[in-house]
Amino acid sequence: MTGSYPSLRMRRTRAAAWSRALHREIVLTPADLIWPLFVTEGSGVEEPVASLPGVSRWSLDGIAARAKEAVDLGIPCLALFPNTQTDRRSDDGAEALNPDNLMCRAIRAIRDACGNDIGILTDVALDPYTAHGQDGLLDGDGYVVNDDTVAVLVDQAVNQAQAGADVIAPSDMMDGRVKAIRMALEMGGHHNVQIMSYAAKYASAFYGPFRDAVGSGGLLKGDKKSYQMDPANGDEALREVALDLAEGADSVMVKPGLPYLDIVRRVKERFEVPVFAYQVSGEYAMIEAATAAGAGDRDALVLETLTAFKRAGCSGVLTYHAAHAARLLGA
Ligand SMILES: NCc1[nH]cc(CCC(=O)O)c1CC(=O)O
Ligand SMILES: [Mg+2]
Repeated sequence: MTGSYPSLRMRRTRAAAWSRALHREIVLTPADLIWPLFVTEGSGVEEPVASLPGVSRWSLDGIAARAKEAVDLGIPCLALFPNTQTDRRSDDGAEALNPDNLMCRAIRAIRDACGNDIGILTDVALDPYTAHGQDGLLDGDGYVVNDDTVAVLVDQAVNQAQAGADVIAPSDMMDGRVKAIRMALEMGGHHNVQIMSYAAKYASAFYGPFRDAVGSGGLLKGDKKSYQMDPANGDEALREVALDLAEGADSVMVKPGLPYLDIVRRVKERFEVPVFAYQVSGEYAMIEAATAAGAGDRDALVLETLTAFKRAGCSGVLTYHAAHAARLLGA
């Protein structure tokens, strides 16, 4: 009679809180979180992002304060995104290579405030610096060219590493950029600077609020479908991941998050490498909108979604709810 009702009752182990705790398969902790932060010029500046209620752009002093907060909360890593002033944007995104650009100054401000107590992940792509809002260089037809863009991304990555970045995260989806960046980092002596590649990044409708936050939304014409992946494709994600690993990625990312947990799981099972996911701006906004509409409970939605990422196979999650979640978990 073992193995079937009534000798086996699945509800038995769920009946008491102590038993649920004992049988829990995975446990979410603040160490599973990466906190994306938006940086802006000035001092003492906090600019709320309208489409991301609860998220602000911070000037360097605010960024340093957020970094200290993250250390206190047990969050191991920050991801930085600059809102580059319009007059510093250009068609070639040259500001990305400026050793004193907003990103590099933010890296140094965090290092001054926190030493090596926190990891600093920096996004590599040209969209926060281009006047057209695309992630790379355009040819005469408006096509984002691959190899010339990679050459610039390499210099951008080295610029970030020289400023003190710990993890280079190329989010551009150009072919071959991981290998080129890895080689340049080695040549520059940055042997321990990691690469977390946005390996399977989809052309998603969930990025809208992010583009507002970095100021590229209003500039962007057209879409990013000639380099970001078609949401219909899963096998292709595995090929992208295989290439980035072969090129030297230390870890890979799937983006967006919740609608793509099947990809996370397939990547984890196939490659057995550290996999991260980005719960992107539109996903954050959905949780906030549901909360505001009385259609859901923020705290429960945050913890359930983050737990689902970990269950799917993620080593960690980039989420705008990181500080809030860490507070809930620490309580
Ligand atoms: N290369 C830019 C980049 N890096 C991270 C995101 C999206 C993050 C989010 O929506 O939270 C984007 C937007 C895009 O590709 O248009
Ligand atoms: Mg690729």
